[in-house]
Amino acid sequence: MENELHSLESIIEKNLSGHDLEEFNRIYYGRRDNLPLKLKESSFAAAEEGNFDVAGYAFPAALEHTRPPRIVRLAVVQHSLGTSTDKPVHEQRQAIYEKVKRIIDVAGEEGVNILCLQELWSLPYVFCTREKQPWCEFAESAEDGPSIKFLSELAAKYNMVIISPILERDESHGDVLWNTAVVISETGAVLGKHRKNHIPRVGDFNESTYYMEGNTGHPVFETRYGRIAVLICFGRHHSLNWMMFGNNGAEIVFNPNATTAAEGGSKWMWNIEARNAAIHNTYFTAAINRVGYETFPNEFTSGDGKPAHKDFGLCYGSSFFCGPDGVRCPGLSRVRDGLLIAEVDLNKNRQIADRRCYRMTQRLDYYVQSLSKVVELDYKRQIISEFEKQ
Ligand SMILES: NC(=O)NCCC(=O)O
Repeated sequence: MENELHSLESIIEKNLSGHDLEEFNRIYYGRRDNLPLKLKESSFAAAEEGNFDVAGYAFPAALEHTRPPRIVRLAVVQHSLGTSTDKPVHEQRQAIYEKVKRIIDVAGEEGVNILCLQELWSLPYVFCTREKQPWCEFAESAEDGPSIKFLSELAAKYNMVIISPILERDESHGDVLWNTAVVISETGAVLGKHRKNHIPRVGDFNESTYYMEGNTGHPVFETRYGRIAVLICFGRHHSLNWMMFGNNGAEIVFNPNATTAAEGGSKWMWNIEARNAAIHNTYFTAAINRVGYETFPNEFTSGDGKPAHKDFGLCYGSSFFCGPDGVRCPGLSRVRDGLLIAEVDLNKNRQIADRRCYRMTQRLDYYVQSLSKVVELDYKRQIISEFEKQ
């Protein structure tokens, strides 16, 4: 990892200052000042001891006459594995829990209201291998599996809604597996779950060997702190997927990922997709990525001509928040564990919707008509050509 770039932000900090830095911030992030939050000294001390980064930024809104501000503290966590993948399943899981607990404790002390973990946080990204044993043993109940029990306690302790993206085993329906995000309310009770809508079939992202596309639609969870949704990883390439969570009233969409810079991954798309979605749908988004290298005991291939290998490549972290106006904060590191906090005023969503009118000017009825034709077997594309009669 020594040769890996720490973050895009580290290049900027090293090379820009004063007016140039302000101009960069204004043009790239959307504002001159990133509005860093003043976090507690104890948080930085805990982060140093736990070997992770901690940062926070504010996303304020204008004061309104008729509604009080709706200030909510959000957080995302990116973390590497706790130990090597040749250890017994329960040992690997326990090592991850220990890492994550340290990070959530800091979030709790900072008064975070809603926290989201990375995709499949409680296990290695085993899906590249296509092996079933022992990896399927990481699967667990979305009601009372070990990860849910572990997080429920922390949720209740800190009055924090926690989103837990896990490998689910559905014991009521033939023990099948799903890629699922469980929403745990601040009471510690499970509020509900959402199963990943779009499953990757590219590069080493061999998830389709394990589970199918989800069957839970586009649920929005009404929590004490705001209406939230979870759009899991690969579904971020599908703009209608983002749109449906907005149609169902999401104020914040969390997007937990496991992605690398390799074929099928997303390095150059990363900074765009969750940001674009925030703009199109006038809501807050949080992009969260796994971080670190993950290697496996046996070599694997993925039918892409690459030599057999044991490593999945670098999951490059870089988690970030974006507001409904497209203004984003600096991201976390590409190589280190981290906790990123955003203090947002949810009133911003309606203020931007009123100003920009993207919701009002969308033509859903028009697209519904067109799309209903597109899916017909005898559909003829609307191409006007001087060469060929349609
Ligand atoms: N986990 C997952 O869906 N990864 C897909 C890779 C990507 O599209 O970023």
